[in-house]
Amino acid sequence: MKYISTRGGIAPLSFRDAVMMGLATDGGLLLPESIPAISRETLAAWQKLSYQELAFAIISIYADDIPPADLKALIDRSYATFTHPDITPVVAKNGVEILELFHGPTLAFKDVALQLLGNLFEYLLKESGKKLNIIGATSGDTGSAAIHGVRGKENINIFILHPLGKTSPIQAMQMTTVTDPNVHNIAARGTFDDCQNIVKTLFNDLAFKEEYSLGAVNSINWARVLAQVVYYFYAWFRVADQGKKKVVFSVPTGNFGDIFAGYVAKLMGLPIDKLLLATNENNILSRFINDGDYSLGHVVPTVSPSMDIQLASNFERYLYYLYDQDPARVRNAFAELARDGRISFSKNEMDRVRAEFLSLSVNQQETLDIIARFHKETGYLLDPHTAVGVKAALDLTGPDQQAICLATAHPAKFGEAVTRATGQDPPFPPSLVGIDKLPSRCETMDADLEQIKQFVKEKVKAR
Ligand SMILES: Cc1ncc(COP(=O)(O)O)c(C=O)c1O
Ligand SMILES: N[C@@H](CCOP(=O)(O)O)C(=O)O
Repeated sequence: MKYISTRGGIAPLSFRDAVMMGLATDGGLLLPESIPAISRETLAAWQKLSYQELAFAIISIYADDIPPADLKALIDRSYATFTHPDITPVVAKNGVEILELFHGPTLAFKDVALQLLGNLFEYLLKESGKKLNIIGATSGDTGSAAIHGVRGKENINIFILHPLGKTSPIQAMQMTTVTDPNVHNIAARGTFDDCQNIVKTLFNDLAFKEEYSLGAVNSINWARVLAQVVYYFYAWFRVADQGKKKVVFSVPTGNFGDIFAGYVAKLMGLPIDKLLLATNENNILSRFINDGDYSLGHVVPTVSPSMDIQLASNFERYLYYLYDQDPARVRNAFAELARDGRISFSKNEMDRVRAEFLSLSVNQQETLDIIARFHKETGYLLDPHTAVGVKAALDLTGPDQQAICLATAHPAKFGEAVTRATGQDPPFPPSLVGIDKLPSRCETMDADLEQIKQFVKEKVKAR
């Protein structure tokens, strides 16, 4: 399998090189040259596999330059840290199926990919003898999952930028209480988009990227998306044969990474009827799907802070397919966005979008109401991000469809919102008990490219 860029400016790469490159050197995002279609027979054979076996079956198609025994060992090690034997179990509540993605070390769906990516980086670096300096941006969950994926690993430093005061208190503590010498947290005075923009600018500074061996843990890294494709298959197998209904997935969306993984599963032939894209009030993607309006606005803080994102980086990957895999059209679209603050779409393009996606923007009161209603009716606690997806599923799913809602975080990460909605504090999983008593380390800075670059240089030189 070879990897190409959405912007068409690089020679095809192996999986290993794609993982290490992160953001493509032409500023685009990496994608496999082709997405293989899975036959009905293979799908039937995959139905009985354990999570780890299924992960191996899917990932080995795309990571064909990693020896199978090594890949299998990496997968087994990565999911041994999960507290549920099914890794991503599915539970039925109130007519929807909840795909619980929060049984990893930091209680969010990011662990599914970042436990694997941390181990993959370590494996590739051991072989090459090189060092890696990871730079990532987080609105709260990627940061802690990435830090927990690489803490204490040889030959890796990690620098994570989060927007100061804009994550939940638990999310911030999950990052800043990891004080291993290779971990560096930066709280930037700004928004998540400012942080993501700084990270992308550093990656696009090719001299700096080369000299400091930068690595990516955000979903700009193809390995992140790939690992997330697995749970769409896994959940579909658990739900699809229960009845004759068509399966839809409802996905709370910020950076478009998780739902893009669902789109890849659909391209591979998994019978997904529709992908429901659920946003909070930061709704550029809902406006796009419902009104064809992809225009930049301003980020507003919400009770689902991990989705307080304006510019979804993985949207570029989807555009590549919408534009029939023509990199020139992707380049034109981003030139239009930079010039006019919007991308315009034809009626034909919007018809194609709506054949795959439905969307709903869910406001904060609606989010809290769904948490309260679910708790009252079933005793089950939703985190506010999951609640956004559940609301979309309840409103958009037809009688001939079965919704699977991605539960992207544990409610304890967002205790304040859950308590506001239900009047009860969510129970604390063991990994969070006493976290507020731990020593912490974090550097506060302006969201200033040069200041952050200088900080990275100093810390790398000091190790
Ligand atoms: C808890 C949670 N839910 C949903 C999302 C949205 O996922 P994505 O950015 O892949 O669209 C995020 C972060 O991005 C998150 O942390
Ligand atoms: N919500 C995310 C934002 C970064 O998204 P990523 O999937 O590109 O890493 C977070 O929790 O940081």
